[in-house]
Amino acid sequence: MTTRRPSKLALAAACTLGAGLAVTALLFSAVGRLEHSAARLAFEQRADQRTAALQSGLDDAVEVLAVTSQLFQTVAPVTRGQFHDFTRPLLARHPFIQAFNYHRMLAHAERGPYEARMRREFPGFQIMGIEDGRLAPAPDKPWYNVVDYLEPLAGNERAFGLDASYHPQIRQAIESMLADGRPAATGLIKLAQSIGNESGMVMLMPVYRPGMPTATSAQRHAAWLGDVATVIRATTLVRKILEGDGLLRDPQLALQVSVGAPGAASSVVFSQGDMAQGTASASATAFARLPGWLEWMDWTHRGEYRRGFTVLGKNWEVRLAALPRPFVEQHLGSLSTLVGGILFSVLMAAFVHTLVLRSRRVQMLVDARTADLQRSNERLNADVASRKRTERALQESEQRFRRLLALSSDWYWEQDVHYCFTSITGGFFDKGHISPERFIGKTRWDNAPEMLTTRWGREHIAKLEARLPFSHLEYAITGDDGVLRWFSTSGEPVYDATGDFRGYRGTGNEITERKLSEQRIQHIAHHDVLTGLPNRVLLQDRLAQAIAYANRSGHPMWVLLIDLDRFKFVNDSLGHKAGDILLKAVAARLQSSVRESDTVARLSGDEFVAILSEYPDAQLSPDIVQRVMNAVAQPVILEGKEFFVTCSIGVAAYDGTVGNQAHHLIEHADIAMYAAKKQGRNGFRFYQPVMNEEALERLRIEGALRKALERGEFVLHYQPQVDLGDGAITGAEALLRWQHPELGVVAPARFIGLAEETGLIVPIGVWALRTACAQARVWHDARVADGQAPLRMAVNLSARQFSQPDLAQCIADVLEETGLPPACLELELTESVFMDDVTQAVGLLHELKALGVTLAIDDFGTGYSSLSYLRSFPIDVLKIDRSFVNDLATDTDDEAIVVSIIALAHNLKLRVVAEGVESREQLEYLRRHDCDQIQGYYFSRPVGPLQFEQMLRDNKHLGRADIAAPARVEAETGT
Ligand SMILES: Nc1nc2c(ncn2[C@@H]2O[C@H](COP(=O)(O)O[C@H]3[C@@H](O)[C@H](n4cnc5c(=O)[nH]c(N)nc54)O[C@@H]3COP(=O)(O)O)[C@@H](O)[C@H]2O)c(=O)[nH]1
Repeated sequence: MTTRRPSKLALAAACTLGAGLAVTALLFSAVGRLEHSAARLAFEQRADQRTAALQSGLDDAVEVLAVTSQLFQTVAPVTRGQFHDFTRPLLARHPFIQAFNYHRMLAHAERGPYEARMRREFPGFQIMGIEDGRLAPAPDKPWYNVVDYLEPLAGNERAFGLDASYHPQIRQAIESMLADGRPAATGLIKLAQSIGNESGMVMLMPVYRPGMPTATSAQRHAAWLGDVATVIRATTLVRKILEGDGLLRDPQLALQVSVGAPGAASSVVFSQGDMAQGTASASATAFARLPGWLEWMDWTHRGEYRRGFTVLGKNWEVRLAALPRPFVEQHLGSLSTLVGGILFSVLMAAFVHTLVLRSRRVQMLVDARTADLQRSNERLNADVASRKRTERALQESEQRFRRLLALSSDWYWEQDVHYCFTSITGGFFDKGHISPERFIGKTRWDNAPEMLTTRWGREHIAKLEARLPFSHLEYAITGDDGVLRWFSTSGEPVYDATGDFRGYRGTGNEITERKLSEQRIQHIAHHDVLTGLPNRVLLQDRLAQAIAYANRSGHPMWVLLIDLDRFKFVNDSLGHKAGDILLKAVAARLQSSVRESDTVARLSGDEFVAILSEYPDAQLSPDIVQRVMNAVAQPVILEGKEFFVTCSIGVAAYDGTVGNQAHHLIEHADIAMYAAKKQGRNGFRFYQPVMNEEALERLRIEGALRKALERGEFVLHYQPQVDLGDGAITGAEALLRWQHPELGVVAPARFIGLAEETGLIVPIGVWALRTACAQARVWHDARVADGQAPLRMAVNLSARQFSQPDLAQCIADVLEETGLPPACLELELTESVFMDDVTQAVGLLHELKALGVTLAIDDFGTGYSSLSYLRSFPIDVLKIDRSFVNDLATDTDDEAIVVSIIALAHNLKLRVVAEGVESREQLEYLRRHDCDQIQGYYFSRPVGPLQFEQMLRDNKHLGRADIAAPARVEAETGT
């Protein structure tokens, strides 16, 4: 905090003021002295000027007199006219000359003649004299000095004919003139021609008789004829002289010119100004008595001047007195110096004072700043100490960081503004097997050029350009040892103190192990474990890519859905291992049958999908599909035996029209594949929209199927099973019928498969089981009451039902619910239900068997029949598939199969039921080969419960011919 000090006049300012005033005083004194000297000098100059002018003017007058005298010396006698002509220009040139005279010296004796002579020219002329101031005829005298020639006459008339010697001073001048031979003059005298008070003086020069000696006074007296006189008006003379030289008007001067006795009033010729004022005030000033060196202090600068000179023996005196002048005007310089000096001194003092104050303020500021600086310095020292501590901590931290870096798998890197590496520490080069020259001074993409072309690479570079931090950027580089390694790096932009971008820095580590694991996981996630083909997930991705390519290129693209025919048979009969070998072999063949750029994926089980794209150099054609089929159809060695497998292929073609059914391609291929299967397997079909109609119909059926149960649209028909021993009905197979309100009666073949796929078969199957058991209980009770043998009710169990965990419990519940003796229930299972997990299947079969029911293998021989497991299954019945029965008597193979199955069953103590018996021949063949029972249209189609009841009531039997020996049969037939 600064304190204000009272503002006193600073010592320096006081000194400045004092010095300034002192200098001012000196200057003032000097200038005053100069002024004084200048004034005195000017005054003296002016006095000298005037004196010189007067003296010169008087000398001129004398000179004129001399010139006039010279006329008389050279022209003798001079006539009046000559005199007139000679003096006229002189008068004009010297206006102070009152008159030029020629005084003729006359002896008294000559008076008379002279006057007479003159009267002839000037009537009444007589020599005049002045008596008591008046003109009067001159009294008689020994001689006369008569004014004979007078120029100009006008104004001087009174002097014409005057005896000039009447005036004592003129007489004295004549005497002097003749005495010493030089011109002479009078003092101031009253001139005869003067009208006022103006005095004049007369200058005289003698005129001698030519040829006479004039060396001595006597000689001059003897030769004297007269004299030339110049009558001068003294006052006019002085005024004209001064006027002519411009010296007359000077208000600062008082002037007095006198001739003769100095100081006498009568001798004053000219006076101007108040002479007394000048001299009186000079003696009245305070400085009047000052010593010479202090005269300058006489501010009035008044002075008096006297000069004297002599003309024609007469003493002239010029007196001048300086009149008082305005003080300021007289002392302008010194006063200016004084005022200026004082002002300057004051200003300088003020300036110095200001400087001193400013300097004090500056000093105070400097003090304050110094104090601030000291405080800042202390803080700075504290900061420096703190910073040193921080630096030490930083160094320790960095050392720890470096030790950690050395210990850890990470490294630290820095890049310049061009993203070129400037340093990489922490073992990157060792771990990556990369020489420093490859990285230092290079960008990351110099070593991983794919960054410039890939999306992730370009995005990373864009991030750098935007000065954004990045994390976990993963890229691969092949080391100097040829091994590809993966690295992960994170970084952030670096800025300097001014905020300028300086580059990037960050850390990195090697992630090859993790990356390989990820790749393995990724591969597993996207590939089928068994075949190594892309799985359903990757298939979707590849399909999207292929569609995008087709959209871009406009080229068509095909999706093939490949389903192996009878694969389940292989799997079931030869086991999973063989099935796996087959699937792997098929996968390899499929892959080798298409181009490398095409995709082959495993969709599920025995279903594969191939995506074939068309390229400009390779068009798609059905030959490719055939090639795929041929590849699959090649024999496979399974358990040492050649095995042939075929496939059915559905093809969905995409024409490259954007969005055109692209997302339905697999669906369409599936539909087409179904169509191919339907056509009889081992073939391919291209998807047609009409197939879609069929599929739609399936969808419609599915929808209706879901509601059929609750709407009570299902009914059961019953087909009798007849014993070939006695021809009696021993059982019935419950067969489901769907009475659709619009579609009419829908056969199971149209909806059982769909119900299986949708899972609806489970509730439907339970309903069928319960209904069949309830019906069987009714018939059972009636037959028991009638003393007849109990009737077996065969009910179909689908694979889906068989996989229900509560199947046994469900059946037990139904039996309990309906009250049907378990022995009256026969469950028909197809071989396929055992195939997925035989062990589990065996367990479940035992569970079911434990309920007391009988178990039958339906459709035996159609597919996966494996005789090996029959022994372990707790089954009771084998049902020969009707496809074998159908060709009996025409197909020796089927005959052999049927015989084998009957033999096998009997061998295993199993009952054999042949289904689909439509003819007597078939029946005969079966009976002949000891088939136990038959089921088929030959005896009865599946019928409603009422019709079946009627058959029971009618005790319908096979004819005796059907059960008797052929001979007997023929005989019976004939009856
Ligand atoms: N899980 C269930 N499956 C059932 C149920 N009801 C029937 N089905 C299965 O549906 C398939 C077709 O049955 P369906 O159309 O009823 O055909 C049966 C008979 O009508 C037919 N048959 C019988 N005798 C002959 C004959 O002489 N000629 C001939 N062309 N067909 C004949 O055979 C079918 C019975 O076969 P099977 O079951 O193998 O004994 C069929 O597979 C049924 O299993 C049900 O409720 N649940």
